[in-house]
Amino acid sequence: MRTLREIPLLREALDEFRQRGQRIALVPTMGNLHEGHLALVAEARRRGDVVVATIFVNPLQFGANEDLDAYPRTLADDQAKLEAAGADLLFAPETTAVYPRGLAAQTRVCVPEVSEGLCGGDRPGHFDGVATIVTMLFNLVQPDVACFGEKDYQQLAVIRRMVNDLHLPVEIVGVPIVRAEDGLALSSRNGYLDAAQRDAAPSLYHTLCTLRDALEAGDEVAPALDDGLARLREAGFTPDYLELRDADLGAVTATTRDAVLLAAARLGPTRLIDNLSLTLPR
Ligand SMILES: Nc1ncnc2c1ncn2[C@@H]1O[C@H](COP(=O)(O)OP(=O)(O)OP(=O)(O)O)[C@@H](O)[C@H]1O
Ligand SMILES: CC(C)(CO)[C@@H](O)C(=O)[O-]
Ligand code: BAL
Repeated sequence: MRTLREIPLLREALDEFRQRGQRIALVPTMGNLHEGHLALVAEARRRGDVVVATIFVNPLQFGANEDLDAYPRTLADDQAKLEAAGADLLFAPETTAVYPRGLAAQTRVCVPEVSEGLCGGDRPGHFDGVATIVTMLFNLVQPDVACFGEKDYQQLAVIRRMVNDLHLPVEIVGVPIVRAEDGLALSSRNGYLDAAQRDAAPSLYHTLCTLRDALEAGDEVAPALDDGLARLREAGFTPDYLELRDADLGAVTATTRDAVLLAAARLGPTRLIDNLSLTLPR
């Protein structure tokens, strides 16, 4: 696996793949790779002839008080994991290569409605930053297919809408959430948790499971969500949101069947997200 840090070198390498008629599958990440990322690489290998992974901690999607500086940067470990997982090329640019004019001057892509509320409510501008860098990566790599995790459910919805609205010629594939044995969704930010917080963290998933069972059994939504929030607080979380939406992130109505529970909650300074799909009864 080759690692490239410069855009011209990336373009050259991609030209070679294209001249050979190879189907390119893209896996965008921020690095500090775990089994969740490697599931994306495995799916990309099934979908394409060559897998291009990217590692870039994108400053445009971080708020002023967020963890941009603290975000774990583990390039050597990540390279070894990607190599073992069968990625063909890693693009890991410097910030100045991606944003040569700085962030203030950067053209932005914004995806209204689907970016609002949930994580977009707690992290203003976050999904503009995501949509912008993902558009840029699509333009640089011109992949046939790109894989994203369902853990970042709203992000996946934003990217699907953007691709649809802008007629971008890339197939978007969602990959199911990979969890630790105790149910905690794998996430780079889990590394911020101390031992006691790590013990408490699976309660986020278990709360979603309890709620899903209650809602699928026909419980009323508002009291069930209140109960879920109370469970999260009991487990030591400070919830940012706990919501039931339809599968496209619209409001749930009397006719909604395919729905999703989404939560973001903090354990100390660490913000965890998770979601669980369910079928509402008739
Ligand atoms: N547990 C997981 N299962 C499946 N996909 C995942 C999982 N964790 C992350 N991903 C996906 O990997 C891609 C890169 O995500 P990212 O590098 O931000 O990792 P992360 O572990 O989610 O980090 P963070 O803690 O910053 O949210 C995204 O498409 C994301 O949805
Ligand atoms: C898609 C992404 C790589 C864009 O920076 C990031 O938001 C992530 O890791 O999910
Ligand atoms: N995993 C989504 C990237 C972010 O939290 O900034």
